[in-house]
Amino acid sequence: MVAYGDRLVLLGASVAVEKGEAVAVLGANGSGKSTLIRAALGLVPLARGEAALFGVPLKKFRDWKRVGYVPQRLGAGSGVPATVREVVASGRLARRGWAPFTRAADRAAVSTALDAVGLADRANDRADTLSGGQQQRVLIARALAGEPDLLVLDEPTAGVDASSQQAFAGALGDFVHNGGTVLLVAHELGPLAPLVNRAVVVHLGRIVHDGPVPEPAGHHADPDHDHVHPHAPEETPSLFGGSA
Ligand SMILES: Nc1ncnc2c1ncn2[C@@H]1O[C@H](COP(=O)(O)OP(=O)(O)OP(=O)(O)O)[C@@H](O)[C@H]1O
Repeated sequence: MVAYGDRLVLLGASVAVEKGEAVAVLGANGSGKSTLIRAALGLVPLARGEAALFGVPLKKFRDWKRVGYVPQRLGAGSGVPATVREVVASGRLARRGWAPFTRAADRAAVSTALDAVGLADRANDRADTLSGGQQQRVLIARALAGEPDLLVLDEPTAGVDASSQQAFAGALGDFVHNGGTVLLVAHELGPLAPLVNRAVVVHLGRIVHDGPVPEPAGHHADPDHDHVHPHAPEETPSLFGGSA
């Protein structure tokens, strides 16, 4: 359960994501999708319930380099004139530990991430001169550069042009193909549809569907819809598991 002040926005929500899954959280505006993934990462407190990452309760979880998080959108004009490469390189910080300078492995991971999102040719440009869709790809590259096992993305394709969406879908497909796990919030899956193998639909703070990706007709968001699929019994610790 999650409340903002005295307003409940997530109740009775229980989700477990297994290794190798690509799970989309779908639902209408304000239904609680972002709140669900932010609660999963401990970014908003749970009023009741529990969350765990890689089988470790959130309160004890320390291995944040295993998690890449891409928030909804780049903060509007921070004024910091960082280049695309610098922003992406910041995704290596959790991996670097106390190493005082960038190692070859860091540089290689940054280059690979820039290639993956198709922005290698913009590496030395100021990030704030890129389009919204390109900036979204910079954030995704930053998360990829950290070589996480679990990638959590909040509406990664919102406001992103078609070619950026395709580039992003390709990068995410490679990530999943290489054994990565994805939990993402989306309004519409678009080019991401082929790589998503499970959908969790949130409506008014409750999970009303958990299973195959529903048809885009939107009827799952209907309050009368009770197409709820129970989870299969868990055999291994979930990468993310929680109920709130
Ligand atoms: N920090 C906050 N403080 C107060 N209320 C909040 C906060 N964040 C979200 N809310 C409210 O909680 C509800 C759920 O918001 P949330 O962002 O989880 O929805 P969402 O499904 O992700 O929506 P969208 O698709 O529009 O991003 C909304 O009514 C929203 O106004």
